[in-house]
This record gives sequence, structure tokens and C-alpha cells, in this order.
Amino acid sequence: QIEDTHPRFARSVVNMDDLLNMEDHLVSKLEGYTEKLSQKAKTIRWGIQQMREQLEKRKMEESFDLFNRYSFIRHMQANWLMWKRYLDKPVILDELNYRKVENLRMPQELDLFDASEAIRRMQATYGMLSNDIAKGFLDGVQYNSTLAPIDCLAMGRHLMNQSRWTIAEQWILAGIKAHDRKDPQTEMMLLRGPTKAELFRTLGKVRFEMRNIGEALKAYQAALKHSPRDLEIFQEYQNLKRRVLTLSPSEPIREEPNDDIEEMELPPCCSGRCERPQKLKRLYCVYNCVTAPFLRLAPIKTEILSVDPFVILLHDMVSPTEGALIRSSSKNQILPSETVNAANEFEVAKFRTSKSVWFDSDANEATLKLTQRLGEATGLDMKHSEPFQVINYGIGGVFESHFDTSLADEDRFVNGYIDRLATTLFYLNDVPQGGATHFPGLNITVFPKFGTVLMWYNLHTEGLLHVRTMHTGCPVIVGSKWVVSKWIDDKGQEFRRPCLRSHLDSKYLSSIEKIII
Ligand SMILES: O=C(O)CCC(=O)C(=O)O
Ligand SMILES: [Fe+2]
Repeated sequence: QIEDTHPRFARSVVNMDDLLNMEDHLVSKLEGYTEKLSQKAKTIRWGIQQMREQLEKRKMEESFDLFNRYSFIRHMQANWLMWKRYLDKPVILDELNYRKVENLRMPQELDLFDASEAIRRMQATYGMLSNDIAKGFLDGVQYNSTLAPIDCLAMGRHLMNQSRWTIAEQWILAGIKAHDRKDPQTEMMLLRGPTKAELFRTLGKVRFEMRNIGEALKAYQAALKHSPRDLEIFQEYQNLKRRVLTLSPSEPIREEPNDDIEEMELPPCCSGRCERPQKLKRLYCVYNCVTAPFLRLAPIKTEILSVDPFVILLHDMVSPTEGALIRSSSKNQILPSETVNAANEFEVAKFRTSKSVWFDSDANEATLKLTQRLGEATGLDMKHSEPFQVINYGIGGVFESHFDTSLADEDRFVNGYIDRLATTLFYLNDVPQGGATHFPGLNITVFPKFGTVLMWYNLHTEGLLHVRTMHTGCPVIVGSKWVVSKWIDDKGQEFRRPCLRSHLDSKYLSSIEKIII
């Protein structure tokens, strides 16, 4: 059981600084250790040289006189004893000060699990091949970094634990290819492996689980070819042959998880390369100068992405100073994001892998300004809105498809209950690759751009949930993603966005939809 306060390193980039500092500390200590080691080697080399010189001298002498003999015997007895003691004495690792290291927080198994899941989801969403990822080719872009065989094997093992055999096989084959690429390997890399035999043996295991018996046996044979004397592999191979003989066709296979569900959660158009529906193509931009008097002086560039549901982009809504202030003040407070589960409890879920922190609207100068600007740009009453939530996603970070509302339609009009009428998402950085906000029902994919706000109504004008507002925070491929969300309550906006029969009557509203023409 992991404590609640564990930093979950893979779920954002903000704790990466801690990890880098820790690595820096450890490396410096290790450096101190190697200095001591080389000092020792230097002393030994000096001793060898001394002894060789003495030895040569002694060999040249015709006969051993008393002094010579005495000194030689003393040398053989005492000096070698001294050397033995010196050689036996370990070069103390106290430099590393393990106790201190233990106190620092090291990534744990759970962090590797998070990181592996992030790659799995990213791969599934963008349809990437394992071997491409291993070679640094990510969704059409070639990067100058690769994954080592050991990383590919770790991915393979992670997927095997989830019975995802097909993709596990792909990763192990990528590991074998990475091995063949013969990137320069240090002694340490060779020491920790994996050997090619280990990779083939794992391949054999996966293929057996897939009931691809012929190929499983072949993989084991390849493993034995690379390590003919490995008793464990040999025994496993023998067991497998025996198992095959007794394998009944009715024996159940450990089935792979259902990918159709996965496609719902991680929609295939996060890349933004899917065709937009025809009726969404004739949309337009306007300068909004109508939802607040101040906008007559400084209109807001507003781009309509969809009329029904109403989805828009508001441009240039954050200044660089405001963005920097929000990001820097959230850094020390940000924690793994929580969501509400079916039992109405908060939990750190698998389908939302980010870190976040709440800020009141008047938390600082920047949040005050953003609140005011958002009120003007939307024509809605910010007194009836939730605090800001600052969110950071790390690599592979996602928020799987969901709705932002929390009530069922029949509960929405019960007195006292408040729901999220609109969502506003401020993008606080340009994400180098991936990380779009995507609406699977509309095929709209919005890539983060600093200072832009994405806004939509979750409820249509009759107050019911608009099912096409389902949306996804797509996996980040490269870099990290900073967003700030603010949800606007339905309660309190009755005069600005009253109930209407149709969104086509929007001209009667005082809120932002009145820009629809
Ligand atoms: O990060 C995104 O793009 C979406 C975030 C989101 O949907 C949410 O916070 O509810
Ligand atoms: Fe959302």
C-alpha cells in the first residue's frame, strides 16, 4: 500500500527537479568514491614499481649478504602483510551516506508502473508501434533518443502482467532489435542485461500465452542458441515441450483486455488528423465586444468551434507574467489529481494522471485578473463559479473521456443542487507534441496554445446534459502540459443564460452565445 503523500513522480513534471537533484547528489558521492578508488590504485601502482626496482637490484647481486638477506626476509614478511591489510581494506562507501539517500524519496515500483502505463496509453491512443517508440520515432516525429533493450523488456513485462500479450510481444521484439542495433554498451549495461537469451526466453513465454506454440518453441530454441549452458532456460524449454503435449484445447487462455472500451476512453483522433464533420467546417471568428462594456475598447478574439454544443476558443486571455505566476505558485502545492468515484469518494484514479491544486479566484493578482477577464469574455457571473484548478500533466499524462457534470438530469433541478454549466480551460503553455483536448462526439481536437481559453457549455439551453460534450485530455507525447480550469455553476446564471427552447434563440441571451449569427 502506497502512502497518500507519495509524490507519484511519473504523473507530472514538477517533481522531476527533486529527482534530478537527488541524482546529482548521488552522482557527486559516487564521484568521491571513484576518486578514493583511483587513489588506492595509484598507491598500489607506486608499490609495484618500488618492489620491481628492489627485485631487479636483488637479482643483480651476486650473493645475498646479511643485510640484504635480512631486509629481504623482513620485506617478504612485514611488507606483504602490510600490503595484504591494505588490499583487504575496503574503500569506504561512506561517501554515499546511504542513510541520507534512504531519507530522500526514491522512485518506487509504483512510479515505474505509472510511467509504463503512460507509455501504454500514449501508444494505444496514437497507434504507435513499439519499435518506433524504441527508436525515438513518435507519431511522425523523429527524436534523437532511444530506449535500451532493458527498457523495452520492462515495458514487455508490464504488459504481460496485464495479459496484453500482443503488445507485450511487440515490445520484446523491439528489445531484441534494440539489442541488435549495437548501440555502444558500457560494462554496466552488459552486467545488468538483459542478454539476448533473456529476451528470447520472455518472447517464448508470451507466445505460449498467445497459444502460438510453434513460435514459442522457436523463441526458446533461439534463447538456447544464445546461452546454450543456461540451465534455467533449458528446463523451461523442456517443461514447455511437456506442457504442449498435455495442453487441452479447452484450457482457457488468459484473455487480453477488451480494446473497444479502451477506444472509448482513449479516442483515436487525439492526433487531430481525423476528418471534421461537414457541418462544423463553416465556422468563423469574431471580435467579441458585446458581453461587457470594457470589450468595446479591448475586444476578445473568439473562434467558434461548434454551435451545438457551444464550443469556443478565446484568444490572448493570459499574459506571460500571469501564466508564470500561476505556474510558480502552484509548484510546491501540487498533488496527484483526484476524481470522485461511484461511492462519492475522492480517489487518485488511473484514468486521470496529472497533478493539480485549487486556487481561489482571489488567490493572487493573476487569478483575480483571469476571473475578471473570463467574466467579461463569457458574460457569465463569476461569483457563481468554482475556484481555479491548476493542472500539470507529465509525459503520457491523460484525462480519459469523461463529462464534467456531476448530477443526473433528473437531479439537476432539485433545489440546492449545483452543477457545472460551463467548463473553461486556460492553456498555460504550448505542448511540444500531443496533449490536445479532444471531443470524440464532435471530432474537435484543440492543441494547447499559451493564453488561449477553451470554453464550452456542458448543459444545453434546456438545462440537460449535452452528450456530445464528452471530452478527453489526450496523452502528452513530448514535454508537459499546464492548464487551469474553472467551472461555472448553473445556479446563479439564470438571467444571463435563461432556459430557451433552442440554441437558435441565443440573441436573447446576455452571455457569450449571443455572438452566434
Ligand atoms: O486537460 C484537458 O485537456 C482536459 C481537462 C479536463 O477535461 C478537466 O479537467 O475536466
Ligand atoms: Fe473535463
